Amino acid sequence: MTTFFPADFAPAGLSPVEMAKFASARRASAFVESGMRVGLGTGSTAAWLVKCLGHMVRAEGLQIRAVPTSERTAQQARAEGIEVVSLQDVGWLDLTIDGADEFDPALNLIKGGGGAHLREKIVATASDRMIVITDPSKQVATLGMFPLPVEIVPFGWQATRQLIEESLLGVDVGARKSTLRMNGTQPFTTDEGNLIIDLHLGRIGNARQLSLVLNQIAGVVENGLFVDICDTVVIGHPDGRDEVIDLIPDLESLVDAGGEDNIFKDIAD
Ligand SMILES: O=C(CO)[C@H](O)[C@H](O)COP(=O)(O)O
Repeated sequence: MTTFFPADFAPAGLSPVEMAKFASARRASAFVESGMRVGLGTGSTAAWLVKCLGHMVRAEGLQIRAVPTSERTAQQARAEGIEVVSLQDVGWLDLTIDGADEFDPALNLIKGGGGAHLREKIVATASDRMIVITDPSKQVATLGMFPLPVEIVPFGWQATRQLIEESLLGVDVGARKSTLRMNGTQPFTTDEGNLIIDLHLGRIGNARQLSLVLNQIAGVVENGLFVDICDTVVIGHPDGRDEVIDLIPDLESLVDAGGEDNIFKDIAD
């Protein structure tokens, strides 16, 4: 069923980038079906998705159980009338839809601009499918222009930061500057009570290697690289168009192309 979103759903005068975010969220909401357990991302694009799903709950009777990735999103989802549950309650998720700060041609991501990448990664990896919703500005050839967030525990954070900086000497990156994320005059703290070090790298030559190196450091909780986690990206455009980039093989078209034997051979192997 195609959802009808009333004209005032996205108010006139919306900026081109907000219009693009709405277009991606609207398209992604069509992947959500009644009965699903859905992970809800964090950020301004994810907020559009929560708004769309709230409309579908009220106008169409969509029934989902949602696991939010931040207190912010949980609050918005409840206000929209969406049933909010914990990951423990549902155990596993059918689908997670979230924003991103950058995505590359392999659909690897940088996330955590909103400081929620720890819960976002837990929720996305506990899902059958992760869909990223985005405007075109997040598409890059190589990750790294957006500062890479690394969540660290407050205890001994200066030593952890020093170890992070030293670890960067052994990996292929463009630059090696780090900053402690601030909220005004105070260090920014995550929903888990941790700090964030932003790494200004310019270019990340090997995202998988960097992610492993960072997560081996004592004091590091999680970094914002999502490698091989995202399955689908939905790009919204300011004129309301959308495009879907999908890594999940379309079984029907593979079968049409005579690939059925190979698919089932791979599964059997
Ligand atoms: O990773 C995130 C929060 O931790 C966000 O998804 C990311 O920062 C994109 O945000 P926005 O949709 O506001 O551009």
